[in-house]
Amino acid sequence: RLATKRLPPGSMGLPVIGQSLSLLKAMKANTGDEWFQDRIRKYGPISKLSLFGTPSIFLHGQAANKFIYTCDGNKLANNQPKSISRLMGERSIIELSGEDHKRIRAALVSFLKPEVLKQYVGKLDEEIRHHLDMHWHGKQEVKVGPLMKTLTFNIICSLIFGIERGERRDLLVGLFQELIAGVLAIPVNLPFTQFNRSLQANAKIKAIVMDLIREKRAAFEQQGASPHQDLITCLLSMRDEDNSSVLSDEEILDNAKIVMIAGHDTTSILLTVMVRLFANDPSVYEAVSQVWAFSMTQMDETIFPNPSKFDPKRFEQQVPAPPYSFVAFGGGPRICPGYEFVKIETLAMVHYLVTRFTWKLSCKDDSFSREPLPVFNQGLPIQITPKESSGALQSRALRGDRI
Ligand code: HEM
Repeated sequence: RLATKRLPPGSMGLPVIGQSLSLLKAMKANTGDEWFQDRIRKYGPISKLSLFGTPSIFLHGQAANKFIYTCDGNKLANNQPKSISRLMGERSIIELSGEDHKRIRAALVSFLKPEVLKQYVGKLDEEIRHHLDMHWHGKQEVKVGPLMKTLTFNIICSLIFGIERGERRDLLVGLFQELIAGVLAIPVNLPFTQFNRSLQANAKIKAIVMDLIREKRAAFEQQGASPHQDLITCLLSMRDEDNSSVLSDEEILDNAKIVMIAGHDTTSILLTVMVRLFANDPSVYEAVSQVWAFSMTQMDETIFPNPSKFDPKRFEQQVPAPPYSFVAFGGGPRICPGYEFVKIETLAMVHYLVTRFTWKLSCKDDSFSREPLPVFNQGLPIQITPKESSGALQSRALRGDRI
């Protein structure tokens, strides 16, 4: 009873179900924000509830964010449901804490930091141009949501796994979709359940990636391939003081998978939302295309070789958000390590879009539901018109050539 007295206000709802169904319903209808606001009105910024069979505490606000992101790992630790570890692997960064988390994180950041990412701008650029040639040029209407997903999957596939376009990449797209579907599925492993299909997909992904690790190791050790070719080669080339591998093969597998998942769905949504914003607010499109057309912009001069074409100042002069109020990328020791990568990928794609096309929405419904990531209800179809004259010229600018 003493323990109960110290708990914050709030109801635990029905046994097992708790508030899960009500929250999932609100997210599906994209009224999740209202759902949380209602809670805050009813119980204040800290309340108890039960989600997905687990007693939970809901925290809201800047102070709460600060508490979570600066809290000692012994007091507050990441704790994924068992079903997630079965799908994502027990050695993935999201499962680990303490020294193991630090070691894996340092390995991933060594690949995702700006000085290293600049080596991949060429690959990224090539993927984007290929994607536009295949799916945008020559079309009058395109569905932005699914296309952005294809693009970001292909980019991350090439960077993480170093897999060229072709059969193996196509196979992985389907397998990863099946794997991701299992994350929110009821974790019952019977022949007809989604969870079972996701586990099967996971086993196939494991076989493909383990083959890939063997191939990459042979290429690196016997044929002198560069350790910077892709994330897998980079991770397996890492050695500690006594020359043993920093990461086991299982750790390389689990973390390549997690980066693959964390790295493509999120960015595809960001890009889709940006296209919708530009269509709904022509002044934003106008401002952005002016920046790209005449001064060129880029955030980080370590990434692009010719910074004179980019004007970061106009972005930097904005008043920064107060600490722990903007947490789209999390914070503290687990802050998203893909942040720099997202910036480059988004800037590159938006650059091509605004220099090659104008567009308007061709659907009445441009809303999305959350599953839990946003999914546009109609896929966000848009009508596109090419800007013939400027495309080729502007494209060269991204690769650093002088116009
Ligand atoms: C718009 C795009 C993205 C958003 C909004 C986003 C957001 C986030 C958030 C909120 C977290 C959790 C932080 C926490 O637990 O406190 C996270 C973690 C993570 N993200 Fe991202 N992310 C994005 C893109 C990416 C990309 C492109 C990559 C990789 C290339 C990536 C890799 C990761 C990894 C590996 C973690 C786990 C970090 C850890 O546990 O230490 N993310 N991200």
